[in-house]
Formats: sequence, C-alpha cells, structure tokens
Amino acid sequence: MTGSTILETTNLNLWYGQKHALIDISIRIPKNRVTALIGPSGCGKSTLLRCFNRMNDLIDSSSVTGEIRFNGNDIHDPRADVYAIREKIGMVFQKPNPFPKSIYENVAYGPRIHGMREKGTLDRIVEESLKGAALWDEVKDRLHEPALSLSGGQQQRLCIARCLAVEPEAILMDEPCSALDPIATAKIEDLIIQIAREHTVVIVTHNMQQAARASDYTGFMYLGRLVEFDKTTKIFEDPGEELTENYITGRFG
Ligand SMILES: Nc1ncnc2c1ncn2[C@@H]1O[C@H](COP(=O)(O)OP(=O)(O)OP(=O)(O)O)[C@@H](O)[C@H]1O
Repeated sequence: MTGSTILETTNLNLWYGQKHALIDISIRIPKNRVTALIGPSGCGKSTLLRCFNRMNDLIDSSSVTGEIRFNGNDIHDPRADVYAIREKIGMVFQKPNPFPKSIYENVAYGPRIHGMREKGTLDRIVEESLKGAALWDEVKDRLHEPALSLSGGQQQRLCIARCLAVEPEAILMDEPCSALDPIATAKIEDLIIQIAREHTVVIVTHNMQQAARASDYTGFMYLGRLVEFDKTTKIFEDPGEELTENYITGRFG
C-alpha cells in the first residue's frame, strides 16, 4: 500500500461482556484517503470505528486487547489524552445530532471550549468550517437561527462543520447518510471526497454503491473479523476472498 498510515490496529480484540465482537483485527488506515468498512449487520463495523477514537471506553462492558496506534502513538497509553484523541479524530453519527443552539454556536462550540474568545477569529473559523462542509452558501444569512431548523442533510453537514472547526486529522463517519434522501446523500458523498484531500475519513456504510463511489480503500468484515482490506476497485472488481465476493454480489447480507 502506498502513502502513510495514520491509524493502525494490531491483533485488536474487543469484548462486550462475554460477546467477542472484534477478533484479531489488524488494519492500516491510509492517511488522507477515504476508507469504507462494509459487511453484514452485526459484523463489528461500528465497534471497530469507535475503537479508533476510544469511544468504546464509554461502554462499561467493553474490554480491549491488542494495539491501536494513531500517528504511531499507542492510544491506550496511560499518558494518552483521550479528549485530545477525540478532537484529532472526530466523529459523525448516523442521525444528525446538532446541539439545540444556533448554527453559529454549533460550529463555534469546540473552539470556544478551547478558550477561543476573539470574535473575529471565531467568525473566521465558523465561516471556514461551514465552507469546508459545503454549507456556507445555504446558511450564511441565517447563522443565528436554530440548527434544528435545518433539513436533515444540512444538519449532517453542520455536524461535519462542527468537527472541522477543531481541526481534526481524521473524521469517523458511522452510516452518515442512512437517515438522508438520495440528494442529501449525494451531497455528503461529494463532501467526503472533498474533505479527504486534507483529512482521513473512515466511513461505515451498508450501501455498497456508496463505498464504491466514495472510498479509496475498503475493508470487508464478517462475524467480528476483517476478511479483506484493499483498494476499493480491487475489492469490488477482483476480491481475493470468496466471502467478500459473495457479499458484494448480494448473495448474502
Ligand atoms: N453496547 C453493546 N453491548 C453489547 N453488545 C454490543 C454493543 N454494541 C454492539 N454490540 C454487539 O457487537 C456486535 C457488533 O456490533 P456493531 O454495532 O459493531 O456491528 P455493525 O457491523 O456496525 O452492525 P450494524 O451494521 O447493524 O450497525 C453485534 O453482535 C452487537 O450486537
């Protein structure tokens, strides 16, 4: 694989209580590319995604063995700052979840909690982040209106702008289009490709056309294992494993 690796797991295992949800996963996520995680329901896609910024820490029953490195550093090192990790590795969820605040305040929230008070700088960050999320033109005249007055697709782009405002290196997206119509979905897919010029994107999707259209690399998971990981074109045109081929040709799933 060419290019550098930003996130890497080695023999990663995760349990929810007795349930062995991730089994010996070793994967290298390339920097500034889009990686899609696909596979049937319950195979562990979201669990793997949440491992990358330690969101599974929030689930009491979960325990992990193996290693996860971000830019070469072990994210489970006792000296690692989990809040800094989640800032550098942002997350966008299935259902848009803007705060019940104005459009402006949603984007300014992150920089503000880092002590940014200067209005001119905040205004600039808000504008750049909304432009980065392809939302600026639609909201520039209504920045102080409630975020919840936006459409679902706009709310999802606002959540992406909120991530961008704290200058992440990577953004994890867990089925970000599943609640959206096809037009809003197409906008988010275009945006994902655009964002990946300067950020790493890892996206969980049930939609194989979406993985094929928007990602550079694809990992196929099955029953907690990573069956195959390769360039998206390879996975879809010439998969190395029969299981992958059966899944992408719709023989099960
Ligand atoms: N908080 C939890 N507690 C216990 N088990 C869980 C928890 N979250 C997920 N699991 C189990 O872990 C396994 C993997 O779940 P995960 O949500 O990662 O799969 P997925 O591939 O993302 O599924 P889907 O495509 O349906 O969202 C499943 O068997 C699921 O039931």
